[in-house]
Amino acid sequence: MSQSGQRIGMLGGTFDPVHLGHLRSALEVHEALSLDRLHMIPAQQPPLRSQPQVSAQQRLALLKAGIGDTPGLVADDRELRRDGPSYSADTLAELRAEYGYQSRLVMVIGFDAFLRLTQWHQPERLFELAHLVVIARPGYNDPLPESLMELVEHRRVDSVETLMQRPCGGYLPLQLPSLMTISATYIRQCLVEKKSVRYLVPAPVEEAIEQGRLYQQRD
Ligand SMILES: Nc1ncnc2c1ncn2[C@@H]1O[C@H](COP(=O)(O)OP(=O)(O)OP(=O)(O)O)[C@@H](O)[C@H]1O
Ligand SMILES: O=C(O)c1ccc[n+]([C@@H]2O[C@H](COP(=O)([O-])O)[C@@H](O)[C@H]2O)c1
Repeated sequence: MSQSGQRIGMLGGTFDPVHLGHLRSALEVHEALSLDRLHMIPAQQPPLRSQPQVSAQQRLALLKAGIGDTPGLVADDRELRRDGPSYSADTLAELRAEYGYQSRLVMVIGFDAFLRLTQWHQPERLFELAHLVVIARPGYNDPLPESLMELVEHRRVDSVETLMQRPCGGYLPLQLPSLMTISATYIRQCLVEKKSVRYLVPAPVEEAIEQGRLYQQRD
C-alpha cells in the first residue's frame, strides 16, 4: 500500500558492529529532519569493501539489539533478502515504490562514505530516487574532488525546509549536535585486543557480542 507524503530516511551501513556513533546520528537526523521513520539497513554484501567476517544475520541482530524500542528507528532486513552487491540505488527504488512518489525520501551518509559517492552504482539515479543528506564525521575534512562537486553542487540546498519541498534530488550537508569519533574499525580492534567496548556500543550490543564470541579474530 502506498503511504504518500511521509518523510522517510534511510541510513545504510555495514554495521560491523553498530555503535553509538551510528545510533546517536540516526536519532539526531530523525529529529533534525522531522522524519516519520528512519530505516537502518545493514548491507548483506557491501559493494566497496571486502565481506565482513560476521554474517549479515548477526550484524542485523546486533542492530536490532542496539535500536531496541527507540521510536522512529527501524532495523530493516531488506538487503539480506537480495543476492549480489547491496546497491543503495536498488534499496531506494524499493523504498520509493513502497512509500509512493509524493514522499520525501532521504538517504543519509557520513562524510567518509560521501567522498566515494562517484564510485557507487548509478550515482545520478540516487538523486532521482531520494535526497542526499551528508553528516559530518570528525577527522574527515577533505575538500570534495572535482567529480563529486559536479555530481552534487548544483543540487545543494541550504535548509531542511527547502529540501523537504520536493520528494528527491537535493543535497544537504548537515552538522549534527553530537560529533562522535567512534568507528566500527576501532571497536573490532578493541575486541581483538580483549579491551572493553563499554560506552562505545549500547549495553545489549556489548552483551550480544560477548555471548556470540564475535570479533575475536583480526579481519
Ligand atoms: N561516528 C559516526 N558519526 C557519524 N556517522 C557515522 C559514524 N560512524 C559511521 N557513520 C556513518 O554511518 C554509515 C555506516 O557506517 P559503517 O557501518 O561503515 O560504520 P563505520 O564505523 O564507518 O565502519 P568501519 O570503521 O568498519 O569502516 C556511513 O555512512 C558512515 O559514514
Ligand atoms: O550503491 C553502491 O554502489 C554503494 C557503494 C558503497 C556503499 N554503499 C552503501 O553505503 C552504506 C555505507 O557503506 P560502508 O561500506 O561505508 O558501510 C551502505 O549502506 C552501503 O551499502 C553503496
